[in-house]
Amino acid sequence: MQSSSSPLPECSCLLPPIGAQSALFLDFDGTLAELAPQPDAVQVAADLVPTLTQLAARLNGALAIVSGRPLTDLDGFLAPLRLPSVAEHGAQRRLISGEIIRMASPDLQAVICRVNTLAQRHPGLRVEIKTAAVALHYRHAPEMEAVCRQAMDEVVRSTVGLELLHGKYVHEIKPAGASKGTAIEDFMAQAPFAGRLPLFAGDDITDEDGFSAVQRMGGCGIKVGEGATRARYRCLSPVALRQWLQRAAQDLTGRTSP
Ligand SMILES: O=P(O)(O)OC[C@H]1O[C@H](O[C@H]2O[C@H](CO)[C@@H](O)[C@H](O)[C@H]2O)[C@H](O)[C@@H](O)[C@@H]1O
Repeated sequence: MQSSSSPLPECSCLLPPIGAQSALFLDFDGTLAELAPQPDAVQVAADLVPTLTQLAARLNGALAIVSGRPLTDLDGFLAPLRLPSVAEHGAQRRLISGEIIRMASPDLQAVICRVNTLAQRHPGLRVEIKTAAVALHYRHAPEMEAVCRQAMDEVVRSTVGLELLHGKYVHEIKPAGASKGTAIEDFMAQAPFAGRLPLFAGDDITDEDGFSAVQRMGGCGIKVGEGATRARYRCLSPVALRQWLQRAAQDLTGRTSP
């Protein structure tokens, strides 16, 4: 929880209701699924896909995943579901129709070369190359945080059209201007999201733009886990978040059943 010296207001641990007129935006890692030692070691809880399926139906499709992951990862973890999604921190957006809107992909060659060279020298580092972004993970070499940050910073400054993000034991390079907040705003301008009250749950600093966006639109941000946040609500863990989603799916189903 926040310390008393934090300038940010305390947020409530009582989660807001999910109603038939809500639009749900959900981050993946650390929010829907517990963090794992490696990106490909994430386990998806058995009840998650059935709950999301039921909720998406009850919200008339107004449920989207908002993630730093590539679309292929999200589809793999949530199979057979293929939800409207924000991928790679906003570099791609898949609409409910299945159409994918992609930001112009920057030239990542210099980035890839730099991070691969670093990772070859330090086996604790892990490089993740996506379609429009590159992540350098240092979870297993935390002492390398500053070295990784400096390398990523240098390459961003010498390449046009890139921006650096800092997540949980990861530095990521993505197209400049891509953000979860902007992507949520774009979804909220279109059916089936338009006119609904947006709720966004996320666990990381990279989700703060999304919290601000939904709260500007009269909705609520929900921070999962510890750490300072602009979100109005806090949920203690991914398990608690999944229980909140499951209860809402049951309540909405009861309300709409004949
Ligand atoms: O926006 P998200 O859905 O939260 O994705 C953010 C990044 O998540 C992944 O990395 C994080 O989760 C890994 C698995 O739990 C963990 O090992 C790593 O330390 C975390 O940083 C993913 O690998 C990245 O591509 C996402 O951008």
